[in-house]
Amino acid sequence: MKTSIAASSRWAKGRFSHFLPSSTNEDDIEASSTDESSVQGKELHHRKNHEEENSGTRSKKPQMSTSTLQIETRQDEDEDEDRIVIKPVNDEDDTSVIITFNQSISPFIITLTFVASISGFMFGYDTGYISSALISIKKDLDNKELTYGEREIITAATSLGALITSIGAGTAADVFGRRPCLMFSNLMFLIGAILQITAHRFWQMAAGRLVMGFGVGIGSLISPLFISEIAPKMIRGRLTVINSLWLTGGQLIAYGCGAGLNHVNNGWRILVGLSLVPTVIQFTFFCFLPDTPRYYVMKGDLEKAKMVLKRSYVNTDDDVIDQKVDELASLNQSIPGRNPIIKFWNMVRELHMVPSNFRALIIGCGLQAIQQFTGWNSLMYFSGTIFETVGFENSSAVSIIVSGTNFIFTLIAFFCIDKIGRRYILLIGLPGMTIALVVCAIAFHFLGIKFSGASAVVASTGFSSWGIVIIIFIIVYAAFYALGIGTVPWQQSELFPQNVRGVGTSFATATNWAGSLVIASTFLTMLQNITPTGTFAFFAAVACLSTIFCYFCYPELSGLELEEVQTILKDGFNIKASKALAKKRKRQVAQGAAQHKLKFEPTQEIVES
Ligand SMILES: O[C@H]1[C@H](O)[C@@H](O)[C@H](O)[C@@H](O)[C@H]1O
Repeated sequence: MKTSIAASSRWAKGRFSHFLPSSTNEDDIEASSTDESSVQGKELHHRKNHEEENSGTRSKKPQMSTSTLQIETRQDEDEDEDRIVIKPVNDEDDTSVIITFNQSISPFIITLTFVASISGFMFGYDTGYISSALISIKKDLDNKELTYGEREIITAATSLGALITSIGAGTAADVFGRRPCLMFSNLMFLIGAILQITAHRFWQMAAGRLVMGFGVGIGSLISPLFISEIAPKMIRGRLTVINSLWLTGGQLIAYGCGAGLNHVNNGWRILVGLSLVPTVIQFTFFCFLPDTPRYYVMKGDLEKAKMVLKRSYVNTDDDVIDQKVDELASLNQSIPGRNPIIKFWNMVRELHMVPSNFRALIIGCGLQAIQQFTGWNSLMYFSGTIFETVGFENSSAVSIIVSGTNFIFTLIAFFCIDKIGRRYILLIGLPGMTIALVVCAIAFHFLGIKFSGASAVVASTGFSSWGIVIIIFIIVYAAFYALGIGTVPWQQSELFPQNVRGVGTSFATATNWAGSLVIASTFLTMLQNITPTGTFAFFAAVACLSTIFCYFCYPELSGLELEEVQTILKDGFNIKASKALAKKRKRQVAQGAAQHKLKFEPTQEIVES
């Protein structure tokens, strides 16, 4: 097999549009929505050089290589022997690479990452505490036990709120800034928590959860975006997993507090009240911290952008900082539009009409949908209820073990996501989940649960061996989930090129919340109507089909340059080529690190044969 991929001229056009007079940009978008000819790519390259010579504006930038990329693989030879010729175009990461290899991560970046990822913590805590709260609310609302339907509404309200805000959060972040949006989310957390703490009626509780969801939706999108914008490229992936670690850590702490407050009168109100602590911390910190350099560049405030970069990369020359700002400024012009709405529309068009972008969208939304429809959050939200049903009295304590497993295996993913690779980690995780879910489905069958009204009746009382099998395999399922599909979808920003990243990640995040909403609002009804066996068998079937989806559609992206990802996705999902390329990149990084070759060397042309 021989795969040849010419660089997306469309993409190249986006990359280099800053070299063209701005008035032509909009026309270019119109004219070339589907035309991908390499001739055009060459033309652009030529035009770029011509402009560059004339303007001389980018003389400090490390030399750019050609815009034509080629990957060739030969199946008949050993994979290691595959011939790969790739000539990546340098992008904004040149300076990041120079910066990253020449100094350690600064306390300022650590502080920004820490403060931004508090949103991840709140995402986790607020979605996590509901499991125990549903158990301990008892008759505190409307003086009666909550029905299954009411439990679902209270739980799903947060997902609904998050879905609503996640759709617009990407654009709001571009218009108002990342920091103000995160501070606005703090306000939503505050109002939502107060509504819940003071609730004596079911509807007030549901409204409080909805408002809190507005905050969760904003935070879930902007926190990883904020981190990826301030993180040096070489550790961007890992810093993004830190957000997931906070998230799963937040869920674990929520379960821990829930277990502790289980038998305290109105303990659930304290549980909600505790969520105010991180909110207030994040808000206070953000009063003194800046926004991301990219946002300042978008607003034309280049001085502020330089100031943030200087604080982020303390030992870096002013020249390099200027160069970085220059690069960010040029990227910022790649999608035209006189106002945010036109710009948004153009981005949506670009996202759907450029084949590589559209494939990225399929993968991004696909993985987020898989994450939700394989059922994890039904355990997150209702594990208390499930474990009570199976016969465990202190069900919150069992839930801690499950969310603890989620946290520990996210930590393991943090260390091995780049080493094993995203694709392999998914192809290990999803089949593992399938098997665990099938065993749970069988165990539920033998446990013989029946639902009548708002409660579940189990054939045998107390602990039973089938109950124990269920707990063990739910833990196994949690481990495989956290390792792969729980973590990988949040790496979504690497799928999209800079110019459509905001909308692309917004759509993927909205898919996540739409899935979460469906699961939260139907899970208990599913248990009642198609039995726990049917419900778990359904999740197992989804996990099995998802394995097939990932096998055919998810290329290996570990270690690849952003523009290489675009190249891989240009004329198909190119799994084979991606695997070969990722392998080469890994080897190069290892060799480069061993020989200190990468010092002061940006990502210049790499040609292998
Ligand atoms: O990645 C996270 C994580 O896996 C959480 O445990 C889960 O509750 C979220 O829905 C998911 O997005």
